[in-house]
Amino acid sequence: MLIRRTLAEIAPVADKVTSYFYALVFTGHPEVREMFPAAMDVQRDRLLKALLTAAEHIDDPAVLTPYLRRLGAGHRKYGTVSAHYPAVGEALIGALARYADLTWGPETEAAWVRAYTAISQTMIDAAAEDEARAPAWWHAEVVSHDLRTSDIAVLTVRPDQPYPFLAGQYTSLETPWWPRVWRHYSFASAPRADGLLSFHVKAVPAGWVSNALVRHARPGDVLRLGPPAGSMVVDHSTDNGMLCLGGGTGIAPIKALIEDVAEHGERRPVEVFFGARSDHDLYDKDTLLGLQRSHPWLSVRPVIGEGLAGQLPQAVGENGPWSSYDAFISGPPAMVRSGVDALKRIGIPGERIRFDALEELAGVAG
Ligand SMILES: NC(=O)C1=CN([C@@H]2O[C@H](COP(=O)(O)OP(=O)(O)OC[C@H]3O[C@@H](n4cnc5c(N)ncnc54)[C@H](O)[C@@H]3O)[C@@H](O)[C@H]2O)C=CC1
Repeated sequence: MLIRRTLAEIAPVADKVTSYFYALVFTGHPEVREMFPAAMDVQRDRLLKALLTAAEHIDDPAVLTPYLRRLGAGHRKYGTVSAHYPAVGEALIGALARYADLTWGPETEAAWVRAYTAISQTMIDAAAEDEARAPAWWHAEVVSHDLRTSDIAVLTVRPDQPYPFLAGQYTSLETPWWPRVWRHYSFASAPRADGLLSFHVKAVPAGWVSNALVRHARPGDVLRLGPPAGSMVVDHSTDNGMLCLGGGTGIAPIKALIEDVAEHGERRPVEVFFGARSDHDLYDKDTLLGLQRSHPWLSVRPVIGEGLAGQLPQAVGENGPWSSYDAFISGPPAMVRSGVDALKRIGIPGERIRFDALEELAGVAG
């Protein structure tokens, strides 16, 4: 209750709270500054946002604990150690005390100290457990770079040690050109016998990491990868049909899901809708149509135009019925949001629709 009151009070001045929070962290502990990227644009919102998200769910351990455990393990790649947590806690309390002056008092402060102690302990414990079974990060050498359109590249990398993951998951990735700037990319293939990993990357305006990967990366360059994350994976305990929507490079994890089903020798129907703004953007159409030729249970339908989700009720409605299907959706965040609504409207229950929890991505792996 006290926590919620503080959160409501600071919401309108979140920007100021964020600036002050980082100022406190960096002036109190200058050595921590070098763990953050030189330019703080995206990162700027992440740490505080993740903490506030966690505080908001402090009474809901079923949601909070898995979130914090992923957050704690995901922080190992930044070089975070348990000694850093008190510094962040002091800055959090300092920033809240300054900007939540209406609700702040000894009781509110005590509630925040309790919440932060619980949050940080869960993260520290998860990081320690993760340390026993996985490296903090993997180095991965680029082994091929295939420019499919003027702005989309397919990159294949070789990790320096085995990288276990599930088809449909994503990783966080750092390039040598933007140190400490991490971005998420889905694996474009199911795990392979040769251990190689591939990603589909589109150079978007102001997308520093994506531009570097498309325009500068060459075989021999070495990237860093964080741990795998994401729950958009195939449930092999059922043989439900799968309805998959992939928008733009969001088709990458869908391709991984198809390979996963094929490798399991399953004969469940897999129906893929591949959305793109124009024919030119259907950069992976040939691969998908090739898969369709080899697998009678697979059907791939390109949907061209603005608003894949807008056209879906019609495109999907002409086929179906879908009530016995599991759905998978991946692509631009706005497409995922409207796609989920469209899928619910055609009768697929929310619990059978899988997608990456976009709001949480900022905190999951950084
Ligand atoms: N696991 C995931 O969810 C993954 C997500 N992505 C994301 O996918 C995006 C791909 O970008 P691009 O290839 O440039 O896609 P894009 O902007 O070319 O759009 C792809 C498709 O989504 C539709 N679309 C776009 N905005 C929409 C909206 N507001 N409402 C409904 N439909 C919409 C387009 O009509 C098109 O069919 C990136 O944001 C990337 O981060 C990429 C890989 C995996």
